[in-house]
Amino acid sequence: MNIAVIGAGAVGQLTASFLAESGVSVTLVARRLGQVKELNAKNLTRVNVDGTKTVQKVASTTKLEELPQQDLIVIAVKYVQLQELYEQLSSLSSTVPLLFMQNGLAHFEEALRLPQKNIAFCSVSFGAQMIDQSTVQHRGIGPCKIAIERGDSDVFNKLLQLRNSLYPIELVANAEQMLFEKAVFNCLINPLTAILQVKNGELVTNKQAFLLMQTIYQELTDAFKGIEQTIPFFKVINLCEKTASNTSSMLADRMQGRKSEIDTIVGVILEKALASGHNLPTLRTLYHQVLAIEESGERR
Ligand SMILES: NC(=O)C1=CN([C@@H]2O[C@H](COP(=O)(O)OP(=O)(O)OC[C@H]3O[C@@H](n4cnc5c(N)ncnc54)[C@H](OP(=O)(O)O)[C@@H]3O)[C@@H](O)[C@H]2O)C=CC1
Ligand SMILES: CC(C)(CO)C(=O)C(=O)O
Repeated sequence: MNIAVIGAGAVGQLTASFLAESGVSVTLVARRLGQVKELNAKNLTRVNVDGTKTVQKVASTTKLEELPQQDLIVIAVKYVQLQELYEQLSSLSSTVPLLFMQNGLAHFEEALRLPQKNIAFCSVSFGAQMIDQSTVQHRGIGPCKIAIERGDSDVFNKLLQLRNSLYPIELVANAEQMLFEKAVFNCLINPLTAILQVKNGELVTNKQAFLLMQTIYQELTDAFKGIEQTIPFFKVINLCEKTASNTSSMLADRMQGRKSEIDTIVGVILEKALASGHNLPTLRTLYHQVLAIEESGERR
């Protein structure tokens, strides 16, 4: 099977590494020639959760359009970076299946405007952090849930067969619901970690951070009736603990002075809550704090 992974960042490298380990012929599509050279020269190293290292040979290129037809294209760039990719994706064959790996909800409708017949979304609950251009650290094992929104399930069933206990893959039924539920987890973890500049685990061990997380949970469960059934608070604690040493993707954005995914994660959830008259004051405050940090241009 040939799979191209667009975006050689934390999630792209981790996914590429596990796919290559399962025998898939993987091409990582990066946008910087320097990174492609480094990946080709050094191969791709994964630092596992137990500290061991796994090195995989993957191909790397900047030229997506020059690749032969792939069995699957995985899109592992951030939401903000998707905007400049859509045009390129729309010029690819309409028969190539696409799998979107972004957190948040805003890309759902956008991706479905693409001409491809087979489109799926993914929600991942592992931790991943880039160490350098060709090394990724796996910081917490968690499921990779895939929901097919359009087209058939052939290629995704093949992915299920590749399952590795360190990178468990499962198929779920409803893409929008899956993305919504993941966005709720991210609302509880990402803005707090980014503002406080703490790793995920500290949201549980720091009493004040924990209190804030509980307050936001209360706001979310008041606004979205019944979500405490699918997302009981202990699952939020579990996710923080499993990814305790991870720098959340939003904190990673802050550390690198990049625009975060605050709008596609928190912004969309705030809008949905407001539609039923819920203002979520604590979460809204965090939303504006993250935007204020970005506007201040720190570290740029
Ligand atoms: N990291 C984590 O633990 C988790 C992340 N996620 C989600 O996964 C998604 C990806 O996040 P993450 O991997 O952390 O982000 P990263 O910033 O680490 O990776 C994104 C990568 O995409 C590359 N890129 C951007 N535009 C293009 C393009 N046009 N062509 C090729 N490559 C491109 C970037 O390159 P460059 O370096 O040149 O900018 C970067 O290497 C996000 O939606 C995030 O919220 C979900 C769960 C966990
Ligand atoms: C799973 C988690 C919380 C891992 O940090 C994540 O989704 C992120 O960082 O965006």
